Amino acid sequence: MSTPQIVVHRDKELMARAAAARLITKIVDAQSARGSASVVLTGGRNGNGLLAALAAAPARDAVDWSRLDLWWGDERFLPEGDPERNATQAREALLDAVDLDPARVHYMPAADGKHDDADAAAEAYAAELAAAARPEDHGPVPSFDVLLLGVGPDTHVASLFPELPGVRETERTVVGVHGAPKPPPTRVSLTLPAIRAAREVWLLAAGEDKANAVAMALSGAGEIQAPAAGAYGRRRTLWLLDAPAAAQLPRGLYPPASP
Ligand SMILES: O=C1O[C@H](COP(=O)(O)O)[C@@H](O)[C@H](O)[C@H]1O
Repeated sequence: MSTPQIVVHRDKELMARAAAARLITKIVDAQSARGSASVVLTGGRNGNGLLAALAAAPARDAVDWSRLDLWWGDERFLPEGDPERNATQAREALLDAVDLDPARVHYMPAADGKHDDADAAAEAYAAELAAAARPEDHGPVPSFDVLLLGVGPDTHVASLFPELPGVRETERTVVGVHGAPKPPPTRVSLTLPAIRAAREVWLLAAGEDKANAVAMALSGAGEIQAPAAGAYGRRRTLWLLDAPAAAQLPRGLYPPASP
């Protein structure tokens, strides 16, 4: 478990641009060290904001997109191409504009009849993760270089919501989620054990509606009540915030935002 490190930016636009720059560097470094890089994407406003900032960054050309593995932390269980699917939104924000290797883009299954329910979809995705894990990963999921998570106003991350069964899962790496309080109610999500297999976990939160969630998760709340509190990386856990989202954090927990 790594101790959370907090970085606060002036506003959400700057936060997105800074996170995109950070991600480009991380991918380039991983590709240079190991030949390829792996990133787990998140949905939501901040995740999509980061992807849009990455699409607009001139330095994006430093990435070899064909040597990047993309996975998802969660998905809304909807038909393929549905505008509310995290995958559809990620494609619009960035993925359709870069030369990815389709074999390395690991979409979570859609509600398309092939997987008749979210539990079957979760099992299929867990099998795909297990097939990609190597002996040096020492577990059933790859050691992702960076796993991105948007933090919801209720402290949910991926589709792990407070008190729902998904956040209590200790064995499976992917679960079907039913009755999510945020629409759509049926989803597929990585579990906390799968999230914690990542080398680095980056949590993104911007806006005053996230301030209470951020303060709760970083002030000792339990992961069942505040799932974001249980999301950490093996080497690094980075909270990337804007000033409004950091407003309720105890003073002294982080250096001031740059003006
Ligand atoms: O529904 C979801 O919400 C969270 C947070 O989204 P935000 O818009 O409040 O930032 C997101 O992380 C998750 O991937 C998504 O499915």
